[in-house]
Amino acid sequence: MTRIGIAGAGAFGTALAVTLASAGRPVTLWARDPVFADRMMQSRETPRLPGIVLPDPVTVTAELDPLAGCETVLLSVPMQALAGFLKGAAMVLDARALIACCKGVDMATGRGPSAIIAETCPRATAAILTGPSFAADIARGLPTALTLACRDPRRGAELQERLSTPTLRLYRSTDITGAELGGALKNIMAIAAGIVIGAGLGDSARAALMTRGFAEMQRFACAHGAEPETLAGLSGFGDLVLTCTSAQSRNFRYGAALGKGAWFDPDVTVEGAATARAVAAIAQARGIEMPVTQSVAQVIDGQRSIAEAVKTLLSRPLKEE
Ligand SMILES: NC(=O)C1=CN([C@@H]2O[C@H](COP(=O)(O)OP(=O)(O)OC[C@H]3O[C@@H](n4cnc5c(N)ncnc54)[C@H](O)[C@@H]3O)[C@@H](O)[C@H]2O)C=CC1
Ligand SMILES: O=C(CO)COP(=O)(O)O
Repeated sequence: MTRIGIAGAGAFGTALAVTLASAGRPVTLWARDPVFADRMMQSRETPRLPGIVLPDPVTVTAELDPLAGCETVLLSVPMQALAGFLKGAAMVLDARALIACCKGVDMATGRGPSAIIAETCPRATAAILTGPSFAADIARGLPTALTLACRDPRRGAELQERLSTPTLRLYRSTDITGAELGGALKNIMAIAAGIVIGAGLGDSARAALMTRGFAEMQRFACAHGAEPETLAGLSGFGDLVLTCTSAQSRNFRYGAALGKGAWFDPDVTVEGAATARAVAAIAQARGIEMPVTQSVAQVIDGQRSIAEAVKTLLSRPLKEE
């Protein structure tokens, strides 16, 4: 059985390791901190996923070399760390199938994961695994369906086969741009939905925001060459619904804290914050209308209060839907 590599032993990388190993695939899970990796290897546990036990086929290591023995490597480091990680690991990872599981847009370059893979590991096959999937659910063996996007349909079909498990049902797509932008943009909308709920604006306002946010996601993604059908699928609409409606989402919880004026732990991974800034800048430069994204970026950066942002959104010129 081909060994699968996973780079990034946070909540999601570990959850994927658990589900793949439970389905009988041997997994090498790379963590950047040797002490953490050693402790996880011995204890078979991680504080990121309380109550979950690592199955035997998972090997945890802080050495990059073992990943060279894996033809397929899932990348589950946070988006803003992806370029730096791949630059350092390119010698080991180039020419492999690299499947990005991170959701976002790189602030420094405005690029998504597939462009970063292409730049740092030019001989690799880039793919995206994305869709509605909380790490805790995946690790507990609860079922979900995800999108596996790869430009090469033959390689995509191979990866779909290799990474599907009895509880993870993967649908294939060749629209890598649509898949990665759906996952990136829905996090911005989840922050906005959290703000709406945290500020006490109500469920009707959240539904309206999700709908207009989805229109915004489609506008941005299609301007970048995505297919509208991809945005309407698991990687876009599916994940938008999940993260805008569940307090399991860190993006939603962060937004809710902003809405309430409450403190939020800065060590928690909230991908939508950096992505809102990156997307707002691109949208402005390219003249793409993104009022929700602009408002989220301004609220996060303290340039606008929530009351002002809501007033601005509601006082935009009346138009057709
Ligand atoms: N947690 C979830 O439910 C899901 C997460 N994702 C995505 O997976 C990605 C990772 O998220 P999580 O695992 O949840 O985050 P996490 O915060 O639980 O873990 C992030 C991991 O990356 C490591 N890391 C941080 N900076 C690094 C660097 N510079 N180099 C190497 N490793 C570094 C950390 O040590 C940590 O182990 C994010 O893009 C997220 O959107 C996708 C689907 C579900
Ligand atoms: O992307 C996710 C679920 O599909 C996880 O969302 P959060 O990063 O907001 O927790």
